[in-house]
Amino acid sequence: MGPVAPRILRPEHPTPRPLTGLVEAFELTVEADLDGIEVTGVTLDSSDVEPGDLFAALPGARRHGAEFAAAALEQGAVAVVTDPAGAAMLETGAPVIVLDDPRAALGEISAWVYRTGEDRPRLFGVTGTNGKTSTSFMLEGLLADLGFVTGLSTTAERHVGDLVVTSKLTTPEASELHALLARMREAGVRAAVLEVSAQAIERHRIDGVVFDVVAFTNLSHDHLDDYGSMDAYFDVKAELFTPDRAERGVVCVDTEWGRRIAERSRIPVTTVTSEPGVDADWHVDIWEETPSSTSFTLTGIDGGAVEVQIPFIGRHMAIDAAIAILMLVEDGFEMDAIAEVIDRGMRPTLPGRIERVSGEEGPAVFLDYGHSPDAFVQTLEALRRVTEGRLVMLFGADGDRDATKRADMGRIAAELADAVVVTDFNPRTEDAASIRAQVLGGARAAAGGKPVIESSPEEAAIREALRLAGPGDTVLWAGPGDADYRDVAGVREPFDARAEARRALEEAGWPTEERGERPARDVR
Ligand SMILES: CC(=O)N[C@H]1[C@@H](OP(=O)(O)OP(=O)(O)OC[C@H]2O[C@@H](n3ccc(=O)[nH]c3=O)[C@H](O)[C@@H]2O)O[C@H](CO)[C@@H](O)[C@@H]1O[C@H](C)C(=O)N[C@@H](C)C(=O)N[C@H](CCC(=O)O)C(=O)O
Ligand SMILES: Nc1ncnc2c1ncn2[C@@H]1O[C@H](COP(=O)(O)OP(=O)(O)OP(=O)(O)O)[C@@H](O)[C@H]1O
Repeated sequence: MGPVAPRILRPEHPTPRPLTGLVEAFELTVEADLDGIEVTGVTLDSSDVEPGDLFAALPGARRHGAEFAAAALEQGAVAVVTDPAGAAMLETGAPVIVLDDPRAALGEISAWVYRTGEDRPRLFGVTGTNGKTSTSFMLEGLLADLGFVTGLSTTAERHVGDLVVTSKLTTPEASELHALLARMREAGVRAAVLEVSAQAIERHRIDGVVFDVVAFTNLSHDHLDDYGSMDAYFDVKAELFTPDRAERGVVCVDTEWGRRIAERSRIPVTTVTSEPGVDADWHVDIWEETPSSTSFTLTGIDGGAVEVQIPFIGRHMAIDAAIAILMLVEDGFEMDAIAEVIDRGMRPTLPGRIERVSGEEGPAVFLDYGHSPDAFVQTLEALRRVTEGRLVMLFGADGDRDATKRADMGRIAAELADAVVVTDFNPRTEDAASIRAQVLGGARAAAGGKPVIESSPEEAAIREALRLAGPGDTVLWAGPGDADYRDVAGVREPFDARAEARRALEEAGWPTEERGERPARDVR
């Protein structure tokens, strides 16, 4: 099997634009003859160059993109945009546009090249530490049920109508985002939902886009390696709620962070909560939780109400669904029209988020993408409420990512589950055993007499977890979700945790639940 390579979607029939037009539009100075040069695309990655591209040679943490400019030109790039340091590294006869901060201009330039300011789909953006993918999939599902050809950009997948590809980053780089929007326009997409990470806001990935409606799910401990403090992390997220970024917003005020977003927002926002004592425009009241669904009423202060059943477990999933519904309301949809499609049954695909892989007999086994302390709390509490027997938690902490959350993840697992198996999860360039030791430290300190077992690799760990579980028990494997790879020593190798869990279940003599393929979609 070869390496795992996510695909980048671009327009299939781009309209060439003269480079002179770009230079005029942005009042740039270029010392080269630009006559006859036409641009059809933009990329910042030399492995993604197509003939006619403008290659953005950007400074990075590891390399300078200018190191790859010669290769990009050889593959057909027609010009380079870079910073002064990059320009000093270049020896080329091709036109070079020099900007002090080319990353900050990339969104606008890409929007110009791909003409994404014109005739674009309705745009919905979802931010927050957890729940972005879940909310985005549920919103896309509702939009499709309302009759729209939809687009989606998440950590898991990008969709253009029926075409589905896997993603590399949660939010694509600006050049890729505008190419995706142009592809959506070609495909007749009328509404698109995009996950917006903090890194995307800060690193100019969503520049050149103004969302019709944005939403904030929550903020909890994650990414402190990038931001240093929760306040700094919050400040980046809050920027999405400004007129340059969006028209209107929906904010979940279950947490203090949400209340602060609502207060600080410079665009009109509507608020929603699942906490009974909290003031908000909309309330979520859960009235039934089963091993396969959650039912709730969403009630507005003006008296409007809708009853909703989602095919997912947990209060967190109910809040994600409520946010998706309210994003439609904020965009002007009538609640009656939304209620009608909800009544027909919400059946969004949601890969790897609290996804059951086991059958009716034997232990229930769920795969979940959660990889932060709050995600663990939400998922374990939800599963506890629908589990008669014991709850076994299998997980690892990812390498080259916020190490300060590892012991906490161990502690939460030991406190909320009955048995814990600590394994590996994308160690990347770190030593896997030392990551496990940090997680085990937190788990063992909180475990009391509960079993805490170390098991590596993941293939052995899921079998270990199943040995601890029987009928009536639940095994939660948190971390990999729907990912089709694992990153070991900086190399992505194919790994499908859902398939591995099914194999382990079958070996143990238990039936599994195959999710139906999605025949209507072109999955690549
Ligand atoms: C911190 C960060 O976001 N880094 C991203 C950034 O890296 P960088 O700017 O430091 O780039 P670099 O590797 O030094 O290379 C410099 C330049 O040379 C180019 N290059 C490099 C090699 C080559 O062969 N050819 C080439 O053209 C690169 O495209 C880049 O423009 O640009 C790269 C190219 O797009 C990204 O792959 C890389 O994401 C890294 C892998 C990453 O893991 N980012 C994470 C932190 C991230 O963004 N996560 C959020 C989601 C978080 C969440 O909510 O969970 C996301 O939106 O995905
Ligand atoms: N509203 C929520 N509050 C807290 N945790 C949640 C919420 N929704 C989902 N989660 C948990 O977070 C995990 C990740 O969910 P999801 O993929 O939807 O979030 P995300 O924000 O897209 O994550 P990432 O940024 O890492 O892609 C879920 O598997 C679940 O464990």
